[in-house]
Amino acid sequence: MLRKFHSCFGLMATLLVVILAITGAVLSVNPFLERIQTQAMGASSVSIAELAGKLAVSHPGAQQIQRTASGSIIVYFSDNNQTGADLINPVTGATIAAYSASPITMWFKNLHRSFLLDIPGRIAVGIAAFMMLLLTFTGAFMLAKQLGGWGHILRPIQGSLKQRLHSQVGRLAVLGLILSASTGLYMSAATFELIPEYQSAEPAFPEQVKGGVPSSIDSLAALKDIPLTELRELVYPYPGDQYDFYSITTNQGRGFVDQATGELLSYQAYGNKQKVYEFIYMLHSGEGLWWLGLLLGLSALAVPLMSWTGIQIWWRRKRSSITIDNNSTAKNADTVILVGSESNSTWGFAKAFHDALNTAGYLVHTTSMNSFTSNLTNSCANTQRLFILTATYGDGDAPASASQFLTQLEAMTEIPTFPVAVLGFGDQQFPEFCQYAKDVEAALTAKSWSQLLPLETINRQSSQEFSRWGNAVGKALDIELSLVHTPTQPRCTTLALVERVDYGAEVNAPTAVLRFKPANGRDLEHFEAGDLVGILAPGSKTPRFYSLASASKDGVLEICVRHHPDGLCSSFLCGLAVGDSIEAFIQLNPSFRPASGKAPIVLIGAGTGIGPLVGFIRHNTAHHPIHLYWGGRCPQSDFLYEDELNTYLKDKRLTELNAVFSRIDERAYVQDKIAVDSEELRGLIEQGAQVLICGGRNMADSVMAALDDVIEPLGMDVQTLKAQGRYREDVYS
Ligand SMILES: Cc1cc2nc3c(=O)[nH]c(=O)nc-3n(C[C@H](O)[C@H](O)[C@H](O)COP(=O)(O)O)c2cc1C
Repeated sequence: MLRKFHSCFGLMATLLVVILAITGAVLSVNPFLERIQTQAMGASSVSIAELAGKLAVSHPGAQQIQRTASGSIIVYFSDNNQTGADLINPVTGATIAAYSASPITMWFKNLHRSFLLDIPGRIAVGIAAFMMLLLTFTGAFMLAKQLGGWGHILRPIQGSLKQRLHSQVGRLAVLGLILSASTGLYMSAATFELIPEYQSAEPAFPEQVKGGVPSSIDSLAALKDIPLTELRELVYPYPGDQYDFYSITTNQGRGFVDQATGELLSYQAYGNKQKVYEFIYMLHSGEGLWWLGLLLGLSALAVPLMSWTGIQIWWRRKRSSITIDNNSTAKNADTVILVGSESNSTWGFAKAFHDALNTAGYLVHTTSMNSFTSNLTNSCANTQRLFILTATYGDGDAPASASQFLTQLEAMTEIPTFPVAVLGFGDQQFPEFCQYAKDVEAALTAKSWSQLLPLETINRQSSQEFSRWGNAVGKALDIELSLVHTPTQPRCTTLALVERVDYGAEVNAPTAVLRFKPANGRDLEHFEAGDLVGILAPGSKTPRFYSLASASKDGVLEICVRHHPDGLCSSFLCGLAVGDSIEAFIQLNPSFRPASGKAPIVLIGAGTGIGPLVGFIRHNTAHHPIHLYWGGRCPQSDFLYEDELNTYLKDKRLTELNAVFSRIDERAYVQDKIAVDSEELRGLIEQGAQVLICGGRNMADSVMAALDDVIEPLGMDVQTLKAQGRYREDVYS
């Protein structure tokens, strides 16, 4: 719901909000520039009378003196019936330059205040400020939810590059945007007098002016009493009219000064409402608070970036949205499928399940988990079974379309008699694998809801695991149920092999490092080391995923492949000669990356697991401490990337290389080396190190056990590290 709202308002308001933000950012620089200018002139402690006295000599036709919030002094004058304005040095009273408001600044101001459209434009600006505020709040709530609550709002953000950019930039800019939008909204409301009487009354018009001979301005007592820093505006009396007076506006109020006696004829201090308005104006414009202006300007620059990434995220989601055909109503259906999904792939599985049940003669109603209501018993009068298919997001949390489910379930007092089966979709890379599905299962059990099948989980949208679950459902329903669903793969690109380096034939571990470039000569689409490439072997519809050892900025797509004699894809890849081509697509794997920051990184792998790890080291141009533990068979035969790793050691991209081998006299596996180095590793963990592991499942399990022993004296285990996002695996069986 929140996301729909956010996307909908975002799309509607993009243009207006982006114009407001860019013009706001441009204008925010002015107070800073003025500040530099006035700072250069030094501090002024003169009174208004003193400066006006100097101006009486240099500008005998002075009509008005203005002091801007940033401290610039402008004098408006008339000379031989010609009017002009000069910028004045407040300390010396000397003219700095002729003054005229910059037409570019004026244009930006008008665009910012009214989209150059007068009253209708001002209304649109008010609406845009409101939209901006709504978008900022809904975005912040969505992010808090995605990260597991407000307490975890500073956690590392996962997702695709665009999702991370959108959320990260939003997180940095949120306070600035809330301040800009809410103060802007207040000022719009004031413009349209929705805030009553925010401007204080004018001072009483002086009834009795003595009309004596005007005194020299530097002798007027009222002007002597007010420091120049308090001045906003001094308007001179009409020349030759002895009954006219000076009007003065200061930071505290407004008044009139007798030009003969120098007496303050009447004075009106600002009321609280005006003070509030002026304070809010200062917060919005940064005038008089240049540093805040710059911060707000920077936050505003986040808006175009977030609009661009937001539209792309929305479009990607829209493209992958799925329509369910023959969806029976909840009332008629004998089978209900509830779906919990964030980026729609679970809907694809639900559709396949829905269609298969329809074909088998069932009346099926498929809907989102949030549409489930606590009066389910009434709305599903004919329901005989319920299936819940749900993904997990954040740190084991509900996906968007299931966010209300557990609350609604909790509110149920009467539990239906039909049984339920839960199927969880997740990714074993995440510490809380399918945790939300597990929470749903636990909540159903706590409510004593009868079970049709025990909870099953699907890792990384595996078609095989889904099909196996289909067999189990078929058995429970006593029907033949064949579930075939391969999530739509992104469009493949043809890549040509440009280089291969072979290792390991002598130790029965034939392995090749393969480097590809697009066959059409174009640039590679964006990816980073640690992302995955899906490769379709000829004749196969099921992709095999390999971890990428390069980033697209390297200009090649590099993988490290071990040849398994029975492996269709590895045989195909290891049989390629330079010039041969493959069909491949990129799947992002944003959770498997070294964290930003200065904490050390411990990379652990064996065999081809070196691939992404070597990619991380290659891009460590900032020279963060990286310690590599890697296991092979024999240094003479399968020491993958040996030359590169030695180069990285020399140029400090790699801090320490621990390579161990299992087919030599001092045979060892990585877990053995970890045990030997336990003291050093403990120290690294104490410094906040992140551990990234890549390779086979058995190696990863042994490493986990060894690390548990290493960090036990710290009162920690690997689960603690996982929960802190400091232990990440990219593991294959
Ligand atoms: C930002 C993010 C966080 C995720 N968190 C988890 C998690 O904590 N546990 C898990 O098992 N899977 C997690 N996943 C994996 C998704 O549950 C999995 O890819 C699922 O198939 C996505 O389904 P959907 O496309 O229907 O949303 C996460 C994925 C992303 C992008």
